Amino acid sequence: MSLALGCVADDYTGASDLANTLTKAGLRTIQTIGVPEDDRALPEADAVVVALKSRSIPADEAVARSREAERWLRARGAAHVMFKVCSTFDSTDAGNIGPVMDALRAAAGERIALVTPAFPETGRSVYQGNLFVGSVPLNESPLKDHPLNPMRDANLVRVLARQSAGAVGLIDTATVARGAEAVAARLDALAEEGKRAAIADAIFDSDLEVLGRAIIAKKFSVGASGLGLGLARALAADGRGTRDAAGAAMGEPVGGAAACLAGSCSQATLQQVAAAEAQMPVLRLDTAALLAGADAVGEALAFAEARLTAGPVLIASSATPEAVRALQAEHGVDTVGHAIEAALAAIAEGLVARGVRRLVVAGGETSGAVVDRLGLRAFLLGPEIAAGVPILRTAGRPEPMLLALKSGNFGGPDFFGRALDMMA
Ligand SMILES: Nc1ncnc2c1ncn2[C@@H]1O[C@H](COP(=O)(O)OP(=O)(O)O)[C@@H](O)[C@H]1O
Ligand SMILES: O=C(O)[C@H](O)C(=O)COP(=O)(O)O
Repeated sequence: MSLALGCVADDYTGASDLANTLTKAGLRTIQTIGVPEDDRALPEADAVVVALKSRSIPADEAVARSREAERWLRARGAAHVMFKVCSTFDSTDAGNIGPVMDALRAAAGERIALVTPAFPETGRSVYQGNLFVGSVPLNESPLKDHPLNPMRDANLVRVLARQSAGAVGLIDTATVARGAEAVAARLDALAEEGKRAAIADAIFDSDLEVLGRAIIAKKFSVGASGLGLGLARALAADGRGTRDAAGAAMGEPVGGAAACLAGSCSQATLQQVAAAEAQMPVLRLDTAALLAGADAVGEALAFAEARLTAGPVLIASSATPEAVRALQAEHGVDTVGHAIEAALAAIAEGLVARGVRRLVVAGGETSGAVVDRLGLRAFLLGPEIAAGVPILRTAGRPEPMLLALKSGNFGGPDFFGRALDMMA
């Protein structure tokens, strides 16, 4: 395996989002869950996205796991490694974007890292270092209410500087408009000033193509799917990649029952769960009872078992910001988050034991807990359901499954029904 590009992602939905973008841009891409064993047989690929559940764990653990993934990718020929973070920069002042970036930049021997979460296809743009979600700054978007890492500052130069050991500069839109050489020159100038990272403005895909050309010869960068697009197009321009990569992995239908799980409390997922109620049986978990020790998993599996032969079901813990805050105030943010992730993972295991082979999961941390509980180790990329959300086919599982790991904020109101129709 001689990779054109290696990526380390800090959550599983973000990994599949990036893998989808790279595939559409012509790179045969595999998503692995964690770092594969050295003797693990993997299909030929131009790019590998190693998915870690490292966004909300202690920074030192995130650094160690990311370094292990980076070493694995370099050993398989990846000259450039991109650290994939959330397009809404999901993180806290404790990290983990800053600490992981610092470690991977140093390991790559680069003086400075270009950083941009811009992803125009889903309405994420960066202007003068400020991240916009659609037309509003990050701190005025629904991300201000995220259960684990509420985003309350849109200025990413400030946000990253609070997390990183190094100084952070800006590559503004005027520089990007002057092209790849101007960006590369600005990056070098910032490095000479002692900056160790640079937030780069990007509003359109064309800006990301400029950024990709400017840094593809470097060894390391930090971004979301938009930067992945820029890097992939730079590689394609150099003759790397495969023309018919998109959606090539679907293979034969997997059959079996279908189900949806929602742990995301994002505004998009709340709308999608509400819309699903007109399409399939929906169980809204009583999270207060769950935290109080009730057998929410058993009740959910009984609900599902009675209905799965007739069609798909949806089981959701998703709740409004007010309800989330009330539960967190009573039990603590981490206790609540981990308990609900664990419950949804146990429900997923029970659903598979009852014949589910097509599973849609909404939420990054939720997807991580579910995929880990199911012991899934790698995915091949199928067609895109919605921007940033592909169908994934398990690789290496005796009985293949199809999954869709939906980033909380992605997809339209009809997402669950659309996903199930495409996974039939
Ligand atoms: N009703 C709820 N109250 C509080 N926290 C919740 C609730 N439902 C889910 N959560 C937690 O909120 C977090 C959602 O994160 P995640 O799954 O990454 O979604 P997103 O993709 O929207 O960020 C998880 O830790 C999950 O366990
Ligand atoms: O928004 C993105 O870049 C990714 O899809 C992502 O990281 C989303 O994370 P989430 O926790 O699933 O919202």
